[in-house]
Amino acid sequence: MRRLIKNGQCLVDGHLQVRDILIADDKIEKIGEHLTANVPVDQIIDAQGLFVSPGLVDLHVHLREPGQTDKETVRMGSLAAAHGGYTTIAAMPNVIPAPDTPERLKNMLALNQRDGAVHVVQYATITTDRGGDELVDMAGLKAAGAFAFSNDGNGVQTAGTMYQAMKQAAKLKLAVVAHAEDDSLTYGGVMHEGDVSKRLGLPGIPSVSETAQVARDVVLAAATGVHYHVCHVSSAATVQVIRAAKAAGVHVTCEVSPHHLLLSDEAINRDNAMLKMNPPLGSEQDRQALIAGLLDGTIDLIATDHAPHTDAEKAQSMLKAPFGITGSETAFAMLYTQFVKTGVFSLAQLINWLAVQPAKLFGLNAGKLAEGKPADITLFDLTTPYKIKATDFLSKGHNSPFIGEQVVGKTIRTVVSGQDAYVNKR
Ligand SMILES: NC(=O)N[C@@H](CC(=O)O)C(=O)O
Ligand SMILES: [Zn+2]
Repeated sequence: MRRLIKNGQCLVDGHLQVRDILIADDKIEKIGEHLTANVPVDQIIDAQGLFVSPGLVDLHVHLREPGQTDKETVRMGSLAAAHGGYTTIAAMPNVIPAPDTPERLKNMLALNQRDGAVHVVQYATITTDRGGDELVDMAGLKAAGAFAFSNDGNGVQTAGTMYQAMKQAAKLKLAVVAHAEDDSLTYGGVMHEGDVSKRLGLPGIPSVSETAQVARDVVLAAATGVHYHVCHVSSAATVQVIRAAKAAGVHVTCEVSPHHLLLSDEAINRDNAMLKMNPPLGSEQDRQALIAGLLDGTIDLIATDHAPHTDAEKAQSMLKAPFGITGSETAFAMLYTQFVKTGVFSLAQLINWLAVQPAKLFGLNAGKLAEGKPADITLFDLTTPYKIKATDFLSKGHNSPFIGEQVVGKTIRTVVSGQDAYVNKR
């Protein structure tokens, strides 16, 4: 099967230039100007006026299967990713049962393979059932196909457990991917502790709950030599700890989520669970530090933390609703509109953080448009405005604070291994 994507705008040395891309089966065969295939093509895709991007790579999604299919499924979560322009996603292990044994992991890999509309790689847990201090069989899980180790949803509470996990993971050359949260510093809070939480009378989460654990972990990472990756960094102080650790030569990388870049706690003007996530939205000063951290290279990449929940759960008060918002279907358009259109980021920087870096830092064969590479390609319309609507989401979750936003950056087509995973029917 040969397909030719004609006249699209590709990033070449950081600038948009017209290129044609010839796909043969699941690979990119050729990229060039005015390509005319010397063998017949099965389909010509007109990409005139569209941005042709490497398929985006999301290192942090929650697919909820097995165990919570009322919130999301592998099928719908991966279709949502395709709708957002993602062609590779990494699924977090806070499912029921958690992938904490090689057998459970293998079952999940089979499910991801069967139902995934995009490439789905799978995190295994660090400890049994993502809690306590009993380490999983890391070697067995690596052999079974684990992408990396994470207890996401919870921090690893004991330094000794994290230290042993890092030693093992370093030997196996797999990353430890940390949700950093010290439970003794969260005080049952539901939003960032600061002026806004005080004004609203809602219990606050001090941001030291994140920073203290990252500070502990960079010391352990230095001692073990592991690749330590910090999930959803949310505070200025955490950025500073990571900046210092990088300067000291520690193998630490980190991600920031779109919502922490786009919103601060000042957006919370009432009890609204659509703005409840973990870690919580920080202060405006935190938000500015996250943007600066990306721009100076302290923060390596952007990952959505797509965390679907049911409408009923998120209709509750912030005191009761679960933490988490969806992100796969809004990330590119929101970030493009808020940061690239306004000149804060260049398009090349945004694609670097959404595709190139996540693939590169985790050794995925993705994130790049080049001859011989997998045909994982996304076509975006960067000019036609549209409104984000819950009825357009393919995710089972509608818990997005960005519903109603007027944006540009609509996904027109997402190609995974040469096949359409999403096509906009405009
Ligand atoms: N981020 C969230 O608020 N929630 C995530 C867990 C997580 O990523 O920590 C979830 O699974 O719902
Ligand atoms: Zn998390």
